[in-house]
Amino acid sequence: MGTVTDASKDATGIAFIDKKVTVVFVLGGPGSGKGTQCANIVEHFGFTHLSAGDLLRAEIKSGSENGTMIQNMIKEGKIVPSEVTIKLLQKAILDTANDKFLIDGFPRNEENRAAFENVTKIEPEFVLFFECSEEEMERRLLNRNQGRDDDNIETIRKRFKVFMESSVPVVEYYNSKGKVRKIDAARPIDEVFDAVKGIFSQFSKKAT
Ligand SMILES: Nc1ncnc2c1ncn2[C@@H]1O[C@H](COP(=O)(O)OP(=O)(O)O)[C@@H](O)[C@H]1O
Ligand SMILES: Nc1ccn([C@@H]2O[C@H](COP(=O)(O)OP(=O)(O)O)[C@@H](O)[C@H]2O)c(=O)n1
Repeated sequence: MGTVTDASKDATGIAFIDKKVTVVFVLGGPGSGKGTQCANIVEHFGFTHLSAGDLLRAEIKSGSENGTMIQNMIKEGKIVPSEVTIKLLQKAILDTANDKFLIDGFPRNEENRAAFENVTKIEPEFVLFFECSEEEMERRLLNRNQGRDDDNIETIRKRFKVFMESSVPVVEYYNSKGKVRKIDAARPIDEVFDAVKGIFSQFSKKAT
């Protein structure tokens, strides 16, 4: 549970969130099924899904001054500087009436993690971690068919390398704090969600 009480604006001009929020970080390699399972969690447990990658892609489309830089980083599978991504996440949290957030694909490196903690003072409730082999993730990404610039074999290999070198240490950091809930994500979508449901049982089911 994170509480951000300073309602004044920070250095980026984004106001801090003056409300208690519950945040779950959703991590896993590219194509491990984070977005797919986040949609299920939203439907069943009433969370708001914030995908760092989706927010960055929307920023490119919006014609922002950072658009070209973000586009180049994504094409190369590199991690966009934290200040850009955190600003987008802060704004999304602020603009949403909900108090329960899934933050998907973030933090992806130590810089993301430390900067988010410093700026927002939010500690995740836990980290949902999808474990999957590179062989399976590669197969899924090449079949994703969303027209993404980075779903080609050359960029996919770069993303796997960045994941192993930069993102796995973040998972290890949270693991040492007892915060990681690991899921076998190589199984079919329904079976993965059965395991996810067990982990989210502490949250009340959304009224239908
Ligand atoms: N458990 C699964 N088994 C098979 N295919 C899956 C599974 N989960 C997701 N997919 C498919 O794999 C692709 C990548 O999933 P996605 O949720 O976009 O991954 P991520 O957000 O981790 O990159 C999508 O086309 C999705 O439909
Ligand atoms: N915290 C983040 C998340 C994504 N990204 C960028 O966005 C790309 C796509 O991330 P994503 O989470 O949408 O997709 P997957 O790589 O998980 O399939 C990454 O390879 C990075 O280039 C980033 O820079 N910082």
